[in-house]
Amino acid sequence: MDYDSDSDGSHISATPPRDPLPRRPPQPPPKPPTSYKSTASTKRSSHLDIIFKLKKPSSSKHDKIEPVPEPEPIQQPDLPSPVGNFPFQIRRPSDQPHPISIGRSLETLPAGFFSTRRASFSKICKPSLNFEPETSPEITAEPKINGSDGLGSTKTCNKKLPNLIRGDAPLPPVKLQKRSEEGNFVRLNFNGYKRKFTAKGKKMNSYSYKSKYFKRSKRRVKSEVDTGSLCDEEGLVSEIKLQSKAEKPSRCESVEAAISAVRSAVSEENLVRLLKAIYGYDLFRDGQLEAIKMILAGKSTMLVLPTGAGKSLCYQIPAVVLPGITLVVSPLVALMIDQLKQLPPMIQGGLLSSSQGPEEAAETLRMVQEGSIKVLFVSPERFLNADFLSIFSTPNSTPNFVSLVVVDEAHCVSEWSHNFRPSYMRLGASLLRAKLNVECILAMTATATTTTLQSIMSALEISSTNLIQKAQVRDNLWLSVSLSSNRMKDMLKLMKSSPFLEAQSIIVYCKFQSETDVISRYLCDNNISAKSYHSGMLARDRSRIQELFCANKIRVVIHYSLPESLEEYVQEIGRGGRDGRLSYCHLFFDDVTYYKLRSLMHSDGVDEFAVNKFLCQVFADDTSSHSKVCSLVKELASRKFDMKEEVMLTLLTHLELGETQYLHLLPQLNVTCTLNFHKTSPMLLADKDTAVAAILKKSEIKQGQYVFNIPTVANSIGVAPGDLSNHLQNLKAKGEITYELKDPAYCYKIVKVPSDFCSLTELLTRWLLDIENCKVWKLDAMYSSAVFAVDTCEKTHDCNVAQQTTYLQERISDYFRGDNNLDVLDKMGQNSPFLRADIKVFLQSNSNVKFTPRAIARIMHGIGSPAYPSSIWSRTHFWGRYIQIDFKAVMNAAKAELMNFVGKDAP
Ligand SMILES: Nc1ncnc2c1ncn2[C@@H]1O[C@H](COP(=O)(O)OP(=O)(O)OP(=O)(O)O)[C@@H](O)[C@H]1O
Repeated sequence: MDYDSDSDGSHISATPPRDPLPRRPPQPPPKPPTSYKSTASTKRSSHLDIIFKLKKPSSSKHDKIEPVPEPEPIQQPDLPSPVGNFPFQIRRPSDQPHPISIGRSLETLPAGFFSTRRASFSKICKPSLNFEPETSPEITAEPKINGSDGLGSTKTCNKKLPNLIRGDAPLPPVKLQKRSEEGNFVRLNFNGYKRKFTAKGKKMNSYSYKSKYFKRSKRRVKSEVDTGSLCDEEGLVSEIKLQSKAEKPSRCESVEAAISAVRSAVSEENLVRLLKAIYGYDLFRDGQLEAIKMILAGKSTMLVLPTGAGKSLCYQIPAVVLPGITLVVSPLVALMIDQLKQLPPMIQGGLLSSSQGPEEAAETLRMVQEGSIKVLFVSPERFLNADFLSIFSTPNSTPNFVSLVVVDEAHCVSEWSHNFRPSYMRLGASLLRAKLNVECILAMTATATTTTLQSIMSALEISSTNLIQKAQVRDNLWLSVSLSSNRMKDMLKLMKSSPFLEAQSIIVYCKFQSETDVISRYLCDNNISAKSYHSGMLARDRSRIQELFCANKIRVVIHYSLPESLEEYVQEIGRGGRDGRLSYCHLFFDDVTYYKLRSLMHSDGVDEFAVNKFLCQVFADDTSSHSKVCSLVKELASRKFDMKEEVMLTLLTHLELGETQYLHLLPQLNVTCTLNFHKTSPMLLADKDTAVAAILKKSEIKQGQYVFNIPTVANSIGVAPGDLSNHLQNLKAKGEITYELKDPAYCYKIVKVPSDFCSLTELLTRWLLDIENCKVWKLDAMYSSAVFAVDTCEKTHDCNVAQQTTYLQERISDYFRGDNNLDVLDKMGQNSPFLRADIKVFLQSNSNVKFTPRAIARIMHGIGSPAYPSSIWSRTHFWGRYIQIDFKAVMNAAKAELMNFVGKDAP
């Protein structure tokens, strides 16, 4: 391939020097996609968040971590309504179409409000701490939920715990809670600690870790107290104090008795009694009681509550009441671990994840089979595993039958959500019923538009009468927005002013990994202690920062970049104020970032041409025998079809779960095996071993090593790839061979070869295009909300944060309600006089490279793709040059120029 570079003539451009952003009036609002039929989409994989832990520059006495005495309940003054000016003045240049200026500031919080909560980040990061999940073989098992040994004695202190969040509550002022009332779930964990470790002498594996977590937590707290490295003096140290308090039995109730009462009558009174017994809470929050009652009545339920509103409790209570297992499906291992840790002590939990070793997984499964796990967290990918499913296809009399399936982050089921995951498509009600024999499904999310809700509920067969939906945003979050031409400076200014200055826990969301490092360095240079947190970091470092960041205590959320959708915005601000206390969320946005994101929304898109090539390859194998396993090496195929791996998986999943089943997807495997023989000669071994004989037949010999494809060899001897892998493992154990596996691949069996490739190609392409348009629309809706919030404020005399909060809350609620009248701006240019001429020059200077219109449009928009990576193509003069022109307009221009070009060159 001849790659473009500035030296090959591609610098000759028709374009004049780059200009600032085009001055265009707002375009009429585009309509969201209308043909929402089936379930699936592509997902952008590169969303990056950072967490900056911030500290005031001057080290005050509060920065020192010392053993802290048991906190006295401190009466927090009510927070005044922040109606003052922003600490900075941002005015949009007059030539821009949406004049913005918010010259207001947030009123200062009462002095000392945050002062007792200061922590030093450098201490948090002490290398002596190790918070990685680890195996603690000596840990004893906790009592079973309905055992007589522990439950009766499961006690909670009679403390009143906060119950602040009400979906229907009016706007702030929000009362601040007393310090002694926060972080309560951890206290409960500590209450449970002692009982759990003395209950039974059983060993537990590391992933069934209620007990393990407590042990770890206790060790952690101890070591942190020893080293003075607490994240939050108030938080953890007070937990230690509370532990000893809780050990003294006070007014407590037997959980077992409360469970029995609910089993005999699912009344509000009995459920509140159980709530109190397990969690110590006096009242259910909005939506909780309704959801729990519905589930206990055996009705599949759709639950939409804001982030941090207490959705977990809605499955935890049914889990203790229902006789069988509660299976919770979660999209991320980190989320599963987090939820497992947060289970109250009397609920025995476990998890199965791909990051576990086989022994750990086997141990968890053993516990599942004997019925000692009450809540099991699994990833949706687990549903590809036949062995896993077979465990649950048992009659309801066995201890491991499933009573309830919880689909957490249920928006991932829908391709019209901001975060669709193809593996979630597998969670259709029909499969859950057929394979798990389960009747009741609980789907939970914090962010779903009406369209998303419809697709979730139809996939999971949840009746429209069983929808429980509350406000999407908690009313303890104050929302503000500003347009900024220098975000770094403006953010610094914001952080150095009240109330941001006083907040010790601040999250700053960025869009790009590199941005997180640059900004954290900038803040550190300006005496604000900050750390970046992103997917490029070691998991160990990430989890350390995450644990210590103490999510419940976050008071400020700053968006340094525009989120891609209102769903993403709502999810991210939801990290703040999870303890119910007032938190501030400020969004900086700018047009340059908007254009960049707008381009990125097209990075998953594919064309008919690529879909057709993909289908031909998928069904290319000899299909005479449908029991054969086919494979598609992810990296190779991704480059070949210029398609992201996630998009290929989306297509494969659709081919399995769409209207017609064309294939059956199997778990992914490393399919290329490189093998060496050691003891016996290959020929001799082949005489006694049919697998070895097949390997010799199907291998290529490279530098004396046998290289073969696992499914090909397995097919040739009529065994499953997994069985062949086990056989190789045995030969290795005997010292006969050594081998290495590589090339992760999608594996599948063909069920039916499509009779009409063209119509199937067309159908799939149209579907993917709808998804692409939907993403673009979501970004435009987010951008427009920010612009309008600023405009609204500008038009209002003496604008304040409360007004922006109200505007954004209304806008968010209109968006999620699926209001068709939602005004959405489209700032994109539709043409440029130089576009065609530039494409022509580009094609001439890369005449020996094959392009599709989409590939050219991506380069002109500065987006890399598997076949045209940015590492190579960003060198071209045209890279990102037309970012302000609508992607489709660039594609159309590219198509026209390609036709000209090919026409001219055609013989
Ligand atoms: N009835 C209640 N009274 C007081 N606190 C509660 C109540 N229900 C839940 N909480 C607390 O609220 C906090 C948030 O709950 P939870 O983590 O379940 O929220 P969530 O809705 O699942 O959030 P997310 O969407 O981010 O996962 C927890 O600390 C939990 O203990």
